[in-house]
Amino acid sequence: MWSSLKAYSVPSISYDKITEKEVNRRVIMKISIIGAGKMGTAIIKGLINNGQNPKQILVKTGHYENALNLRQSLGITAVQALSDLATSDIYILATPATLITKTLSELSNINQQNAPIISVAAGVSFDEMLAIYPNAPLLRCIPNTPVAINQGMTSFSTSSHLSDNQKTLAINLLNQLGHTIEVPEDKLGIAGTIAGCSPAFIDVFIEALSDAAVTNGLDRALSYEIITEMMKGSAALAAESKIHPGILKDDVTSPGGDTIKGVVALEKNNFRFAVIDAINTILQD
Ligand SMILES: NC(=O)C1=CN([C@@H]2O[C@H](COP(=O)(O)OP(=O)(O)OC[C@H]3O[C@@H](n4cnc5c(N)ncnc54)[C@H](OP(=O)(O)O)[C@@H]3O)[C@@H](O)[C@H]2O)C=CC1
Ligand SMILES: O=C(O)[C@@H]1CCC=N1
Repeated sequence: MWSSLKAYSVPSISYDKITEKEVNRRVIMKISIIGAGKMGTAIIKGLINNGQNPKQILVKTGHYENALNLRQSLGITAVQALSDLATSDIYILATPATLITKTLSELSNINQQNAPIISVAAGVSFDEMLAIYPNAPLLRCIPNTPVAINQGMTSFSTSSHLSDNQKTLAINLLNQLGHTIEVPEDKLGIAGTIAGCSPAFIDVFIEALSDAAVTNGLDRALSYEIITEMMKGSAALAAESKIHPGILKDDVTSPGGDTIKGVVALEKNNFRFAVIDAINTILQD
């Protein structure tokens, strides 16, 4: 049986007073996650994989039973009310974007330690959030679902109200989840879309390749193994060699061979434009 929130207490600290060294040393923190659906849960899993004590992850969801289910499966501490998160060391907002300003408004009343706040909500700007919670120590980021296995790609921007220590603390947390890159806020939309949304496109691609494999008689599970290993290797080759993707493609297309026929068929079907159009369509919203 997990202990109740009241029975469990982690000492908290003021981030305005501690030194950078202390921030860096403080691996175990009391982390509050507000909203734990697909993204919030992926973050929780990544933190636990990295050695974070699950009991020190406090989770508030829209429906309490969902937080209780996570307590059952992951061992986190489920809370019923936002006010239960008053002495947190860091906050992660992972509710639907439409609820972010309402949540921040409530948080402005309970953030006793002026702890840093990470918002993962796509499309909710610093200006919108600071209008609700002036001077909030905010970091905006767009992670992606591979954070669940610490192989995420998270782009982030920081507000001017985040002190150096608060920034270090927040970035240290994100770094536990995979690769991070700081971008100006006006680039967060496109950087976040490329990394945050594209896992779904990759999954559609995996599924389509697998359907083609099965159509041609390959076992489904075997096809997934082959495809995902091929993708890991192709991504690693591009990342490690930094060779232009056009050249890597040319290395595969033997003259008069099979691959170029497939590339031509993809071009005939507007593969490149389909991808560009997908991203542009998201950003036009
Ligand atoms: N999914 C992804 O890959 C990515 C998502 N994001 C961002 O993450 C955020 C969440 O997206 P996603 O996880 O996909 O959505 P989900 O619908 O899966 O999760 C939403 C979560 O918010 C909770 N919630 C709803 N109302 C409240 C409330 N009043 N207080 C606390 N929690 C509440 C829900 O709880 P309950 O179900 O119990 O109601 C649920 O846990 C969005 O802002 C999105 O932009 C960013 C990058 C990638
Ligand atoms: O689909 C969405 O809106 C969120 C943001 C990035 C990935 N998922």
